[in-house]
Amino acid sequence: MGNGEQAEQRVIVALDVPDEQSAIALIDQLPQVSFWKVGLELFTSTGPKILEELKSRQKRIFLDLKFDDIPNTVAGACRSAARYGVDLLTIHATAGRDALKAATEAAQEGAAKAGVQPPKLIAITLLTSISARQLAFDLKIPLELPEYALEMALLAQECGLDGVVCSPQEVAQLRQTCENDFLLVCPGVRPTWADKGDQKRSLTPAQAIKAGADYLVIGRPITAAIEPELAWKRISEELTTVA
Ligand SMILES: O=c1ccn([C@@H]2O[C@H](COP(=O)(O)O)[C@@H](O)[C@H]2O)c(=O)[nH]1
Repeated sequence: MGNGEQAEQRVIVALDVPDEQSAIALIDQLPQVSFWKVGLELFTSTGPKILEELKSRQKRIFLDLKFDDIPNTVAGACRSAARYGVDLLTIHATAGRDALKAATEAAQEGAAKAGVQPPKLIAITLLTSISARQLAFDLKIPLELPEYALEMALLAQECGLDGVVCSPQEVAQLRQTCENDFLLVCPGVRPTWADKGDQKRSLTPAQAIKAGADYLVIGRPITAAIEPELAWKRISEELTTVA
């Protein structure tokens, strides 16, 4: 995974829609998209059925359920999720060292038991919707935001995870510090023509790739566009300038 791929294969489109019918309509409307993210909204609505739909179309899957619980519980969740044969799976780094280690082992066990490839387990460093001000004043974290994101990434690396989810604004620093094969997956990506919405720490697709992201996660700029195919095409064209 990562840098060897063509630029547009490094875009994961977030399928944040309320039901299976809307999801399938988007998947069929965007046949060029090879990697889809199923998150809390859609998975809570459809359960694993949507994963089967994506697999039947030979799509890669990022199952973004952002587990955050005690070690025994996240391990159980990762063991179960790994059986679906998804490509990427998320846990919050804030679950802590014991939970991250337990999750890593459990994901391997679940996949082995089901006879599928284990998912790459990646940790959320700090949600891209959180600003430096919110980190300090609401979450009461006494570190500068880039330092906090780096500490979370290093914790994930020490615990044997495959990578992290980070904002494009921190990806260059993480790329320099983390191992070369440590995956850096960036949501919060916004072309200049798209609304930022609730994303606080964004860069454009080209800037994020140049800064060292392996994958970009892009949802609403494509899925909520009046013409999703055109939005996808504009992003793909932007990325050919940096590939
Ligand atoms: O820190 C994070 C972690 C995950 N996400 C998810 O990525 C997409 C982004 O969607 P947009 O519509 O492009 O904002 C969404 O599914 C989030 O749950 C994130 O944004 N930030």
